[in-house]
Amino acid sequence: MDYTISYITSYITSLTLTDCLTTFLIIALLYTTKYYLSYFTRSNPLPGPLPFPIIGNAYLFRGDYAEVFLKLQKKYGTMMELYFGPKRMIWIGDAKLIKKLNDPSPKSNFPYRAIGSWIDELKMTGMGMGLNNHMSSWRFNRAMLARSVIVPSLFRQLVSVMEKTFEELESYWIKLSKGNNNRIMKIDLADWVYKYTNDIIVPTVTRKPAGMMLTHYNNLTNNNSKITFEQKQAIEMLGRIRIWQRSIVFFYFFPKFLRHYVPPFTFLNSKYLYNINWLNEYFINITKIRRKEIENTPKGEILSSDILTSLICSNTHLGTKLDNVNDEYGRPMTNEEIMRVTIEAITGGTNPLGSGICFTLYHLAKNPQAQSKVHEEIDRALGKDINRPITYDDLIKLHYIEACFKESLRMVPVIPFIFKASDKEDTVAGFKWKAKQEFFIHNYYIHNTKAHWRDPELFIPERYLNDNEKPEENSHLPFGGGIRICPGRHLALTNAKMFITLIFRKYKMELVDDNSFAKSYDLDNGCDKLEVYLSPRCEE
Ligand code: HEM
Repeated sequence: MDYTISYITSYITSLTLTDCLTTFLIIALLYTTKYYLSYFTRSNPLPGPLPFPIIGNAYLFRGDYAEVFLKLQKKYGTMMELYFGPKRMIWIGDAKLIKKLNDPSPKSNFPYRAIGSWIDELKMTGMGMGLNNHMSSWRFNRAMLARSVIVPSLFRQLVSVMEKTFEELESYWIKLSKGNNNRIMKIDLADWVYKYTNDIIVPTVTRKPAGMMLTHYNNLTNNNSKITFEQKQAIEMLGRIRIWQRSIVFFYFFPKFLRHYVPPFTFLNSKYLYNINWLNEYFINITKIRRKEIENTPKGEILSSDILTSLICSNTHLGTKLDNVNDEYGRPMTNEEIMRVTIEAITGGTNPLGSGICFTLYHLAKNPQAQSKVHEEIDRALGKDINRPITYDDLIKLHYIEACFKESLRMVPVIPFIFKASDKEDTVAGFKWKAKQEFFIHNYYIHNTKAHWRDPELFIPERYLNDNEKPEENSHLPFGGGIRICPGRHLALTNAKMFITLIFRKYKMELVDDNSFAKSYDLDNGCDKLEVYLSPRCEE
């Protein structure tokens, strides 16, 4: 043994630089040959850019990824393949070919997300919904969240909180535009809308205040209005939720070896794990506190309708019981289960919602005719009194505004692609695939192709209102589809309709110039800039 080690050591030390380079080149050549041999003999070859060893097609992914994928799908056709490192992803851009992936029945073969063992490292195995492949706990969590987001009192509470929060938002805008004697305000809405949705979703889910808009105003004006400790914590939590989303991408793409042994990946790995622990502790803590508060609430007193309270009370004597379910689903949720579900609810209600609202405002600012129809609809439904409180029933009548939101999410879906996988071998789009093959439903492409939409480049909200022009099945997927369809879609729609109504009830909106709008892809399609002039409608 000693002899072998000393032989190897003396052999290595005797190597010249040329020997090392030659060895490296031989290994690289062998690896590349093996890589391309398996690439060119793969089953079901589809069009797509040539991948390189180790990096796959990563050399193409620059700038706004969503736009890159859109261009690639246009170039290679409705079925293409892309390599994310060594992983082969099948991208489908045809509504007719994704029927099986979007099967809404409980027997669907595609209820899974393609996730690796990294999910154990995050202590998220079998937790929450979005990344949960354990069907029993996924079903339970989903049913509990779904029930807590349809409570009518939640919507009533939401509508009134949104109205008050909008007043606060307007007060900052007015203060910022003082000295402007023609009363037209120039605002970058992208700056404010995300802060607004954050200030709404945090109390909707946790009953806690957030204070994002106030902090933003303080930063812009060097104002030092007091931010409470609770608000500071909520602001930190929101920042950490975004980091959490980033960490999922990191764990998804970088193998364990790199993350555990190769700097700077090791540093990021620890940073992200620390972040997840922070979030877990924060949510466990507020759940425990809220449980105590609920226990101490005098009998007969009505509890608030936030999602956290509903989740705590569900399947207890204080809440309702899930109907038609066996005992497995008839139990209350644990603190850990509530923690994950509330984190996911906040995630959906912050960035995706903010982006959905910004994109709709952008299209309305760009299309004056559609904006006039929004004004007319609001006046018809609410009358001319701009101070009368808006109710949830009012919102139900606003079909044109709803159509505008749908049409914006068609043109720019916030989540531009959705991934699905099966744990069984199955046939999809006419090809037989092995279990765990990852499929990307490319809704951004499906939403913008002539194969499914008349004049897809035009903003036409009317297409959702005409009986003879209903979207084809699986061609409008801003909230995904099948059994994993977004459980927060009604909440998102109510939020969006309310904000659009609040702003257009009082204002006319115009883009400042041709460069007023900018979007980018960062975990989702987001709005970076939306500069508009707002002028009061009462001056019409
Ligand atoms: C405009 C706003 C929103 C958009 C565009 C959006 C979009 C989506 C999409 C595309 C999916 C994937 C569905 C699929 O796999 O087929 C999803 C899943 C999900 N969304 Fe949303 N969402 C929004 C708002 C919300 C809100 C407000 C909540 C919270 C109440 C929420 C909670 C979730 C959850 C928990 C999942 C995972 C569902 C599962 O895997 O079973 N979303 N969302």
